[in-house]
Amino acid sequence: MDYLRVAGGRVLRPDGRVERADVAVDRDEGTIRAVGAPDEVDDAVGEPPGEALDADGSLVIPGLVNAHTHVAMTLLRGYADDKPLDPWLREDIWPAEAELTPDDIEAGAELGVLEMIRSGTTAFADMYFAMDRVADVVDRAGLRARLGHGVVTVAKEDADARADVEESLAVARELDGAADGRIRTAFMPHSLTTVGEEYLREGVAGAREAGVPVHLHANETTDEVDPIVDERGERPIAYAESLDALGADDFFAHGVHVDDSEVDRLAEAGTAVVHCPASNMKLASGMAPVQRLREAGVTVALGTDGAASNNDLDVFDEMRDAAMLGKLAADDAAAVPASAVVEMATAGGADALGLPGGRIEAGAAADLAVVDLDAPHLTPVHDPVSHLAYAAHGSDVRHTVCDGEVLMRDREVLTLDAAAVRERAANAASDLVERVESA
Ligand SMILES: N[C@@H](CCSC[C@H]1O[C@@H](n2cnc3c(=O)[nH]cnc32)[C@H](O)[C@@H]1O)C(=O)O
Ligand SMILES: [Zn+2]
Repeated sequence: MDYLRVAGGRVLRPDGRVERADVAVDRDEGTIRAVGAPDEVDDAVGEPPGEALDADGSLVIPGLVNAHTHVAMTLLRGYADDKPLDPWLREDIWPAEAELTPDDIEAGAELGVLEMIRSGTTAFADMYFAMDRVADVVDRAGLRARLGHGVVTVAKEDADARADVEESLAVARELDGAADGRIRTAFMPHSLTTVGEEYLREGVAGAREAGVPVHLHANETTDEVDPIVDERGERPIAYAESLDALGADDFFAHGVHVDDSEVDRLAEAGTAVVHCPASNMKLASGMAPVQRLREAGVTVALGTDGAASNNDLDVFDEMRDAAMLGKLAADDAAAVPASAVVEMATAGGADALGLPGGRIEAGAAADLAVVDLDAPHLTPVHDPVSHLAYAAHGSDVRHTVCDGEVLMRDREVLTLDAAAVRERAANAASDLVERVESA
């Protein structure tokens, strides 16, 4: 067996305990072979490692999961801020996206993936376009992803709208299982208001036929909920259910304005919610009832959303924001504790996306991050889980491993040329803005 040993650290186990342990990773299988005291791991493996990662003074955690983003939007980071969702999309973001080329999307995806590997994220869900380019980046960079082509049909001719739905289904069929199975796909209509009913019906039926889940933005703002209630006399989650889009493998971004009946419906259906606290605060969309969703038994994951509404892809920030906002929303300092946000960013994310990972235990996918605790802002260590939620940053990650491969070692990303990626993305972004201004 070709094996990698993560040695000398403290390990966050699935039950939330943190224990001094080594981790043996089977690189051929991409799975965790053994977790335990060094001599236990020696006994379990019976041979010396091919490679070791030093985790001394560090915390070994499951690779973080960014369960909702638009990764190539890194090119629009800081391009348009301080506006609510609808005018932000219509006045700034969509006109800029109209000028994006596949090469731009590849450059933006490389930048976003670089940022995610550096901050300990090993899996993400992406809704965008030119997804073959995003898949190529994921393949080269070594992480896992659930990818889908985002469909918008408002203001489109019928033929164009149909073609957009078809494109999303074709992408879902063709890319599923790519990158040695690290890439899975979904049908991704943008939202229940930006895609017309007949296109939603057609697309969801196609998704069921293809056996891929549905991912969309749901109940993000009141501006999005109200027209559905006015026109249909039912709440968005009931509408989604009537479209057959409320399945156990489906996952919805945001879920900010969900009422009690919708929370119950989500829980019964097993549809996961991806909470995006930074985006919800920045666009002033509202406060998701995260405590209530979790109490009802809904799988809750965390997402950064795109870098234009965050403005970074650091899931550590998202954990902190989720805990803070969750307390404010529940008017209860005990709501959404550190352990909850850590679970949401790891196992919750993997479960929502239906991807392996999220747990450090024998047999699980070898997706992990090693967080350096040797820093002033992480001293003293009363409770490492508290630090993950409240004090650590993505830049505290030393090593990142996905599917048994080391993607970053001692803060150096091995699968991408960081300087070249940054330069390419910066150039693509400035050329893009020039095109938008002269369009
Ligand atoms: N095929 C579509 C692309 C949709 S991709 C998904 C879209 O979601 C947009 N987006 C980013 N963040 C958010 C958000 O928070 N809520 C809703 N949409 C968002 C993003 O800018 C992108 O246009 C088209 O041709 O326009
Ligand atoms: Zn989004």
